[in-house]
Amino acid sequence: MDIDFSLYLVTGRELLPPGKDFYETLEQALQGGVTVVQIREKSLDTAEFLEICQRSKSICDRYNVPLLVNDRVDIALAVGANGVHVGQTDMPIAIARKLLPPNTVIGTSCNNVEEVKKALSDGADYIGIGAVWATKTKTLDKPVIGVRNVGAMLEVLDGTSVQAVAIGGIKSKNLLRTLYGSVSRTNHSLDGVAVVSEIMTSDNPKEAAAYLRNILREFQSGSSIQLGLCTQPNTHTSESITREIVGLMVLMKKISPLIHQITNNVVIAQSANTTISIGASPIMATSAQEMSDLSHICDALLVNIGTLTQDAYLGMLEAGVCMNAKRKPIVFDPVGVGATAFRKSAVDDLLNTWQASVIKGNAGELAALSGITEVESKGVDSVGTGFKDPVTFIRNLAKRERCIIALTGKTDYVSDGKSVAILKNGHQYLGEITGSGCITGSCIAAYCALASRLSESKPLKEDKLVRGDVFVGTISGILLLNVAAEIAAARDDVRGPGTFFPALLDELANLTPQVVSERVRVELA
Ligand SMILES: Cc1ncc(COP(=O)(O)OP(=O)(O)O)c(N)n1
Ligand SMILES: Cc1ncsc1CCOP(=O)(O)O
Repeated sequence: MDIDFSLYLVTGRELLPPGKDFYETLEQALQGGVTVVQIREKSLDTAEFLEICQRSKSICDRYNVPLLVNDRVDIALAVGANGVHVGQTDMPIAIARKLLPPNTVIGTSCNNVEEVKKALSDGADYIGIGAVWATKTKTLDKPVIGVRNVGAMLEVLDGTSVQAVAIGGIKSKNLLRTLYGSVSRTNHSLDGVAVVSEIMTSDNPKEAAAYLRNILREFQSGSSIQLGLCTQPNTHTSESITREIVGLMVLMKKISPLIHQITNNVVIAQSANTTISIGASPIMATSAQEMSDLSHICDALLVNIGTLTQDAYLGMLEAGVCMNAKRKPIVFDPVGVGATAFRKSAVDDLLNTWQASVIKGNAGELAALSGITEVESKGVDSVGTGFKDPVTFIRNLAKRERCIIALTGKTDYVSDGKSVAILKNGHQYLGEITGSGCITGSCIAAYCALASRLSESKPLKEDKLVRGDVFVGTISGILLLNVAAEIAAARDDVRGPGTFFPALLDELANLTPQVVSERVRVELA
């Protein structure tokens, strides 16, 4: 039997709001667009479980929606269920298959790649990948997978007809992140998501289900390359990008977006000053307690892990979640991610918790982030000449991380997963002062914030993770800083890196659209 796994309701009667009837909730959830139901009861007598399944089956039949039973093959048989879901320690798939009529769908739970391989060889029809996020609905005996680790599990299913849903902590607020963040390097995406509490606890299950279903539809209707960004892949030319940069530039000082920066303590003052020079306003704050308030007033967030502490890490986690909820841009700078295990695991956790809009880094940082050894790092610096094929590298990384990737260096590369902009402005002095990468992050955040503010009057489709064209925002931030660097370095009063930085701030503040359009060197690949 073919099942549409898009929105899989796994029941949990214990979660119903006081006074709410289970069958009423089930029916309303079906009206809202649930596509498959699993009856899950962990502490009921057989007779009661059987009765619930019988009544639920007749309701699901009226909506033509398949019903599966959790764990109990005997009850599935008794009610003529469309399938069963068995966990790792339940009845083996092969035995369930023998007992159940042909065409009965059998699903199993998987927590890691090995379990997916086993599910395949055991003949599962679908797998439930979980728990992807933390959940209060079930006491977990295995680690939370994290959205960025789902892709490797999906990849095992390439070329098979086995379907996959994610389960565990899936809510409307993280559904898009779950869908985009879990797509494999081979472009294998989830067939759906299984939810318990988001629907079962709702006073209006129809609305809760419809909201989730709408997001799923938007995601499923998009082309496989769509990253959930408001960019227009492959429509740019060098000229159009230059025009867009200049168009943004003239509005920057007028709008002066507020940029929340959680950055490292080497560059706090430099970053704040650079933000002011480029025409935006900085606010530097790290305490988790402030993040919700800040997300209301700030237009973008910069997260830079250069001198990471446990407290700052907690602030970063919270800040990102708040900004994602408002679909405001997050620029992430994983400074020195390859240098220590603490940074590596913090970066994994941050990117598994919220969706970055832009990740910027040097070659060594982006190589460490993607788990490859082609380029190495020395502390926070990249070693050697960089990637052999940077264009392909960042295009693939953008697809995997579902965001803009900016690879900085002598030449800078920016990709939205399809287009790659190659930026050739800059000056060697930028490499001779500390924190030039960090201030680039501030400039990117400022221009993404501006792009986001300018799009506020336009409707935003549910499948978009962030407001505004952050591809053009990223390119603008990098190019304007680099053009200002060229002008500053050429000044008579600049005799080396020490006199360069103040001159850079001046030139950044004094840039004119005309100079920028004359100097910008951007190509597209
Ligand atoms: C769709 C889906 N995926 C995973 C599970 C978890 O099943 P299991 O591991 O058997 O744990 P329990 O549900 O029995 O607690 C599921 N039920 N559905
Ligand atoms: C049954 C199950 N298996 C893994 S997580 C989970 C519970 C998911 O519930 P919720 O959607 O409320 O987080």
